[in-house]
Amino acid sequence: MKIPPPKRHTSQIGFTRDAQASQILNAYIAQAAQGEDTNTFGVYVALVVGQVTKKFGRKAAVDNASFTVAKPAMIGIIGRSGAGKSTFLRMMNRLTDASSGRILFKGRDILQLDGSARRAWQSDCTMIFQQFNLVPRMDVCSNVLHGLLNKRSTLSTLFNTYPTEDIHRAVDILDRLGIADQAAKRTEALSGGQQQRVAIARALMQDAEIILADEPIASLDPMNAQIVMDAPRRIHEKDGRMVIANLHTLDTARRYCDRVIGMRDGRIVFDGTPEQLTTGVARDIYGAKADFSEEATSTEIGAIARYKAAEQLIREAEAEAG
Ligand SMILES: Nc1ncnc2c1ncn2[C@@H]1O[C@H](COP(=O)(O)OP(=O)(O)OP(=O)(O)O)[C@@H](O)[C@H]1O
Repeated sequence: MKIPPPKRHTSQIGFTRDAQASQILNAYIAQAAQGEDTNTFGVYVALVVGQVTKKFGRKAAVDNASFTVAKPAMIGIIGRSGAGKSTFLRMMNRLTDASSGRILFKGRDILQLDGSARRAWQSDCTMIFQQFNLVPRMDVCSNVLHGLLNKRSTLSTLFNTYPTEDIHRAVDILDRLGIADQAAKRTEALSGGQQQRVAIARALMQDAEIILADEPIASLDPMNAQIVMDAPRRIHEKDGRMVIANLHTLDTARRYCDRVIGMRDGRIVFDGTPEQLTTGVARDIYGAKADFSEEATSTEIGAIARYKAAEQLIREAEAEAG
């Protein structure tokens, strides 16, 4: 069946949001099933998530999730505990197999990849966890260089030998995250916030096309949370990488993301811009009562930004006063 191209295909930030979205999505999935590219309508669609389901026993942790992303964006996934956010990211990264559905990225059929193709995907689609997953007794720089694990020979990894240019790049990335001075330290000697920055540095070292982050700031203080969220945002803006982050807090989703997906009981119940994520919508996503308070899902990143702006104003006033 030939499906006519829709009149309004993508929004400015690159995702389908109109009434024809599911028709478009189904068309992409049908084309992909025939082994065709996702360039169906002459518009390249980077990511297609089509009717993806993951069941644990009889319970669907992710239930028929579908969306498309036309061009790299920073996407936040929100929802209460158990909504299916981590399971979704784990399927994207192929840490968990899906029960059904398709995920296509730039024409690659992600859920079908095996062996070395699957490992190659895992290095193209890096995952940042809340629990860092670093080697505690190893120095910070070596942990960052481990981001190259899938791209290097076993021998050079075994003997921990890296070309000077890779070491310079690792230190540059650490510098951008404000911890270059910790490069030679054992990782276990760093604070939780610093360790999360090392984990981000390792992911950036991988130079992946997609960065997945599973509640990267859940256990961090506001200052570290801001640094950790700023890094992928900058990578997205500067290098055009796609970022998908599970986030506990609404203010972080609104502040950093171009697009927010809300999950409830495994289903996608909201897909829109931060502006569309009103308190009422959030209440529905979280399945909360009328007395739902956003404070309960808030970090103080906004407060830090206001504090910094106030500091800047004071500095400017002092400079003017001579
Ligand atoms: N390995 C597993 N075996 C059985 N059930 C699982 C497994 N992993 C997740 N689940 C269940 O799937 C559902 C979704 O879990 P998931 O961890 O994806 O939610 P989440 O939104 O990421 O929650 P949180 O914010 O607490 O991390 C939950 O009911 C969970 O108990």
